[in-house]
Amino acid sequence: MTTNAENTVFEKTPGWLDWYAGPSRPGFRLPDGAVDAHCHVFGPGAEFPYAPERKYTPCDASKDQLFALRDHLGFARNVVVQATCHGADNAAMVDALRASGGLARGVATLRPDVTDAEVRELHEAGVRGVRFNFVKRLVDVAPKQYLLDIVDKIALYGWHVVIYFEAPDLADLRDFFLSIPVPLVIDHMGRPDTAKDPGGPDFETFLNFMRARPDIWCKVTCPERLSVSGPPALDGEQRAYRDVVPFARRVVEEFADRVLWGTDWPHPNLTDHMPDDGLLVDFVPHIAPTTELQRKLLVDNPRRLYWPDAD
Ligand SMILES: O=C(O)c1cc(C(=O)O)oc(=O)c1
Repeated sequence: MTTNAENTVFEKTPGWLDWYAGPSRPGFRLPDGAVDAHCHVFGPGAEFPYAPERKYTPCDASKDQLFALRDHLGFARNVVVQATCHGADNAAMVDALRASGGLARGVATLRPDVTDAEVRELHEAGVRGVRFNFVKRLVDVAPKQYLLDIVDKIALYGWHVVIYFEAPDLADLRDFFLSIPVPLVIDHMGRPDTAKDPGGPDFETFLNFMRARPDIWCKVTCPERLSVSGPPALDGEQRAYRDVVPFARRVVEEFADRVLWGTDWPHPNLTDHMPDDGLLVDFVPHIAPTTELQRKLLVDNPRRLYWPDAD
């Protein structure tokens, strides 16, 4: 439980799983300059209250705790994605970017009435993308024109749109996505049903979407969400989430220059188990088996998208 200055009390959603304290040190040594390209901060609620319209109330997960995890796992940088529990109030995410000394970039949630001055301020803080969410348990999905009006506000800044959707919704959303005139970044591999065949028609629909434009990127993240048969990344398990591997490998091998990886710490809304983030890092070489693929996934690609001017 946590309170802020107005004495608002935040009580976690019943059954909430807190992030894993004391993660192991990965056996896989991340390449120099590796980027955790999908992670979040939650609050702390007493300083950055959770949004009234949120669908869940998390445990706190502060920027300092995120940076400590970055250093422990061996990442150099972070991309902090606005979590839905903060709605369109980007203050906690921006505070993390500003405190990072240039080592974090961000993805914001915006409303169409955002002003140019506000977008410019976010850009200066390190925001490089806006997130559109189509997962109904997380948000009330916004109308398409509402989203296109946001694109008009950000296009000038060279930002991309991060899209979070579930596989069964892709058929309906595909044309809309392809009408968005800026690069697209897909969250969590478009959430395939990993009980199905990775060579079957459903995943082929996803791969065809990736093939439709050369500026569609994919985060091959969240095996802990996508896995049906595990085993979980706990207790030293080195072969975690085996059922997800063939899906992610197909994406990494075909689209080596436009895949990204991140921890998804602090892992909102998991209900089965909370993974050991050190063991999650050990998952990476299973989906990117060569040093070249690992360098692209963890260093070159996120650098090109988020730090194009860095040396
Ligand atoms: O699947 C989820 O529950 C989830 C939620 C959020 C968020 O609430 O922002 O972000 C994610 O990347 C994943």
